[in-house]
Amino acid sequence: MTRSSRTSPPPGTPVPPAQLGAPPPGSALGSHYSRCFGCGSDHPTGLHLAAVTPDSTTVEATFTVGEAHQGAPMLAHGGVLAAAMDEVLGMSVYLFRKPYVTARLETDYVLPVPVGTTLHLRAWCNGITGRKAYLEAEGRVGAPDGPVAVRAAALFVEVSMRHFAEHGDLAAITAEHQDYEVNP
Ligand SMILES: CCCCCCCC(=O)SCCNC(=O)CCNC(=O)[C@H](O)C(C)(C)COP(=O)(O)OP(=O)(O)OC[C@H]1O[C@@H](n2cnc3c(N)ncnc32)[C@H](O)[C@@H]1OP(=O)(O)O
Repeated sequence: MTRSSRTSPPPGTPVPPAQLGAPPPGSALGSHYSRCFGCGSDHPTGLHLAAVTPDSTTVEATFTVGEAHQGAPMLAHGGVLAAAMDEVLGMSVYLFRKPYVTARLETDYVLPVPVGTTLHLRAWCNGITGRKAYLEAEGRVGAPDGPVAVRAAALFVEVSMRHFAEHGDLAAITAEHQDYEVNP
């Protein structure tokens, strides 16, 4: 992965262990918001990503590229692929039991991805320091050990739930998340 310094953890940044309260190994991960474009089951044209965590710190998901995801004829749109990567990255940092938002997302497009391809996505954390989480993801064609089509590196920044209250619709999120307090 060609990563910039902004998505590379400073030397010595620790990789956090599984957190108390994280889903146990092998768990399916639910959607964080039912109308999320990436994972929401109620989003009419979303990606509907369903993920599992094999070890409470990383995330695996599959995404089958459909006709709605085209950029060039019968080829996946790069922005849609970036959205899929953003989603699994977000799911993986969410395992650390704090609210984070994407601050920077870098993507390498390695192979063209035809409509009908199933990408096997995997995301993991390379380190957390202060509010900054350094994450990486890859999407492989057809199988977990298939050729890499997409790679991503990201910086996520921890926010308080007030971020969502001030800028979005907090009530819609808290209706689905009794596990976060707005004013902890
Ligand atoms: C429970 C519900 C979960 C819902 C999950 C939903 C997730 C999403 O939808 S993400 C959507 C897309 N992302 C966004 O909308 C984020 C928009 N950006 C922002 O709100 C702000 O810029 C935000 C929060 C990232 C950072 O702002 P702020 O809190 O003021 O922190 P700020 O001091 O600027 O930055 C914190 C640190 O991150 C660094 N940083 C911030 N942005 C970047 C960036 N783009 N590149 C590199 N470094 C950055 C800063 O340099 C700073 O580093 P240091 O602490 O070493 O000085």
